[in-house]
Amino acid sequence: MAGEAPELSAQERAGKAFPVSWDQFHRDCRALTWRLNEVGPFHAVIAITRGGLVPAAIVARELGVRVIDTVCIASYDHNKQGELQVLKGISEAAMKLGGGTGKGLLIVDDLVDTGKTGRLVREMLPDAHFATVYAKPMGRPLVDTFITEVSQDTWIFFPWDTALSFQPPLRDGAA
Ligand SMILES: O=P(O)(O)OC[C@H]1O[C@H](OP(=O)(O)OP(=O)(O)O)[C@H](O)[C@@H]1O
Ligand SMILES: Nc1nc2[nH]cnc2c(=O)[nH]1
Ligand SMILES: [Mg+2]
Repeated sequence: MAGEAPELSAQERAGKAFPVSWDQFHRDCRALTWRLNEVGPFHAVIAITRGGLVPAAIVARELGVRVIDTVCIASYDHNKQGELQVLKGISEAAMKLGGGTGKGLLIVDDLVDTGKTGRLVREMLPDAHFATVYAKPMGRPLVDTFITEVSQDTWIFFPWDTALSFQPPLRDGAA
């Protein structure tokens, strides 16, 4: 409607950008695994797709876990959070390994922000261990193990969502 301010996306509201390179992400996943190694062993890794797939692969490789399942959840459409939709639940085989409550299972995601996604998966597997690479304050209480906390007004840019691009020099007006 004319005169109405356009709704800001979660990314625009965040304000601060925190770009993460592949190298940095790999290092952070390895650091996460060092911590998880003290907590395990785990029967299986449950990746929250899609962002959890990359850290789940790295963590599973380091911990020697070969059973990996997914829980497929859609919430942010590009960068606006809508209703959570479970597109695929946890498999029967993984549920069995976790004794029905998730005991001995490791849930992995790239980050917690508001905590909505993590809360939903925790409800499915209340006894599982929940690990993320990054955590924002609102979602932090939901996570058992994480590596780096960033402020709530930060937007994390993952290497699979970004590409190298030219940046104009500061004196030419770049912010
Ligand atoms: O704590 P929350 O506020 O719920 O946000 C965290 C979730 O948001 C992102 O996923 P997204 O829904 O963007 O989907 P994707 O993993 O497929 O990119 C991220 O990977 C987490 O799963
Ligand atoms: N890429 C990305 N996705 C998100 N989903 C919720 N918060 C974030 C964030 O900071 N970065
Ligand atoms: Mg996700």
